[in-house]
Amino acid sequence: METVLSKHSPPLAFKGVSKEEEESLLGQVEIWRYMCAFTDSVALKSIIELRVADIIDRFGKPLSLSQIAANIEDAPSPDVKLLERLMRVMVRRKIFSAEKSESGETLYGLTRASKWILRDTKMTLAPMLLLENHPIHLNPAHYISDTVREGKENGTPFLRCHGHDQFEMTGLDEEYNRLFNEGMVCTARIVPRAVISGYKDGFNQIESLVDVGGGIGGSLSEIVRAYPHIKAINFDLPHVVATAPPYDGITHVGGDMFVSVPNADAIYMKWILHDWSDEHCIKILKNCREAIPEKTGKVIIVDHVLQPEGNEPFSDTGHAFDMMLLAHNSGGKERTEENWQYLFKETGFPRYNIIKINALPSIIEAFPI
Ligand SMILES: Nc1ncnc2c1ncn2[C@@H]1O[C@H](CSCC[C@H]([NH3+])C(=O)O)[C@@H](O)[C@H]1O
Repeated sequence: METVLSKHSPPLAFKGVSKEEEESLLGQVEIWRYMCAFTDSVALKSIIELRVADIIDRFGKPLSLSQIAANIEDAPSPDVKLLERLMRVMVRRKIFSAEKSESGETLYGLTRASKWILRDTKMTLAPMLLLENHPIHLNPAHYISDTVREGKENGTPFLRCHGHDQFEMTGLDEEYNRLFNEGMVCTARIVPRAVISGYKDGFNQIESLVDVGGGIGGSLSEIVRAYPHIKAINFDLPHVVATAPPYDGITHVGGDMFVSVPNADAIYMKWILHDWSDEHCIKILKNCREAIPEKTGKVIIVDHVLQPEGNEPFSDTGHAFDMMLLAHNSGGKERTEENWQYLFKETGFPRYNIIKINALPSIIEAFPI
């Protein structure tokens, strides 16, 4: 009798092969899957550029291909056949739903995933996806093996690829700077919400807070909105704060965290230390320790705590971030708890807490006593 496959059946085993051959074939399947993994990412990028999710969202109901195509901006003669193939793979990945209308036409609707790639909304990952797929951001990955062979002393993959470090590049290429900052701003909206709800009393006692490497102030603006009593400083490189919009309760300060950071009751650092080597982090953390009160101060780090065997919802993404850092930064890496302990021991933070929140990174509080 023929086996009937439901949507949830495990993949078909191979017919007429020995256990050994099956093992080998399954290995082949795995390599094909990883080899082609980039196609999902670029398909998503195209869907975001075409604003397909926004079009469906605007109509508030599932749409046919021709309705979607007719609403794509700057597309006088859209190729509906190509769009259909893109949508087919996106439906397979559950980025969109597909159902048949009474007339037999396929109608595409939003899913829980497509809501995160809307562009006309604040809670979106679309800018981050556009950044991750930009050639300036992506191409350094092709220099990883050279760097493994020759060592980072001869240049990071990013430097080998572009002739400049990443944060020099944001100063040199206006579009990359914009994409980078927009990518950070979008996660700066998503992550602080999880920080605020998962770190309930963490900000209560704080009168003044500096966001070190705060970009253009997105994270801090969310925190200050939830805790308006806080006097906040957004601290970043001068060319970054120069493009920051004004926010009530926030002063933008340009400077270099390797030289010094402004004084405050507490320091907030989201996705900073993972950009840097242990030596660099030690410098930053020492400057942070000098900037906060010895008895009551704390540093609130929002970063990954990598679990090599972790099987939590965001575990895999933590490892993917580690690969991106490997390509982009001279010493940037995601850190295990043991790696964090080492940094705190070297910089005079004898006590720390790891607080898991409903987000990709965790909160790591470090105290000077
Ligand atoms: N030497 C430096 N001093 C201050 N900020 C820096 C320095 N080098 C890099 N940065 C900033 O570090 C930030 C890292 S990206 C993280 C931005 C932000 N905390 C967020 O999570 O959204 C960028 O905004 C850089 O401009």
